Amino acid sequence: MNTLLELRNIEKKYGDDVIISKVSFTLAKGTAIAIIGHSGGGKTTLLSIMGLLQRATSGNVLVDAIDIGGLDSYQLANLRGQYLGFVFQRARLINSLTALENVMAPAWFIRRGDKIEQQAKDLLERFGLSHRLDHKPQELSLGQLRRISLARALLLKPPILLADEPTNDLDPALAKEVAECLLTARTEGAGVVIVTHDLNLANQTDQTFHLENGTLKPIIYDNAAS
Ligand SMILES: Nc1ncnc2c1ncn2[C@@H]1O[C@H](COP(=O)(O)OP(=O)(O)OP(=O)(O)O)[C@@H](O)[C@H]1O
Repeated sequence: MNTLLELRNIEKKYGDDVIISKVSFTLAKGTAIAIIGHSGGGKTTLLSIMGLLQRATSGNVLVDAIDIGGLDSYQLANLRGQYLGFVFQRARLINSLTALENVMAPAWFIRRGDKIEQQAKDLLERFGLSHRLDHKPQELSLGQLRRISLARALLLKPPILLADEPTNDLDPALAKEVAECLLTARTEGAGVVIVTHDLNLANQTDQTFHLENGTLKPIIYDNAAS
């Protein structure tokens, strides 16, 4: 089965406001896609539906061919843990834990050991944070929080990676490093969805979509030529 994630005719309303309208989409293993669109257009909403963080008003979401429609919140949480890694716009770290502990926290529920700790340290070093392992979130900058959030998402190598504006607040060198990490996950077989205003990053994905008036339209360009 090559499809990791499928949306069928997804609609999302907040009250009477239609934010997402009849969106269908598939994410295959080993592909990265970008979603661009104007601010307030519904990109984060769509990503949170893909990430099983909120339900659509109508339509179907399938993760690895499992229709989530009939699942309860416990089953949804299990599916999220098994399949999904997130890089949120706001890092959502645990304030009482250090940077290293935050990266390792999801692993505590699955497996423990020195290997995981070393891998977490390696990721933080790769993102230029080896001198901040013991710092708490309130002692870190936005860009640092973003990189910790990405390290946390990458540590367990989830099949599906969802990233919301992952290169915001980063200087060009770090933005490049973060982009490379996300795109390397693709070559390792993950499906990657990146919401971004960074057209340079979008251009490095396999397909860019424009979310406009609630619908997702593919942008036709030849990434191989760029
Ligand atoms: N829980 C909610 N209840 C009501 N309206 C909401 C809710 N969440 C988001 N919205 C509205 O839905 C619209 C889409 O929001 P969303 O955050 O998905 O947009 P976005 O494209 O990600 O924006 P940005 O690029 O600025 O992050 C906005 O008008 C927002 O105000």
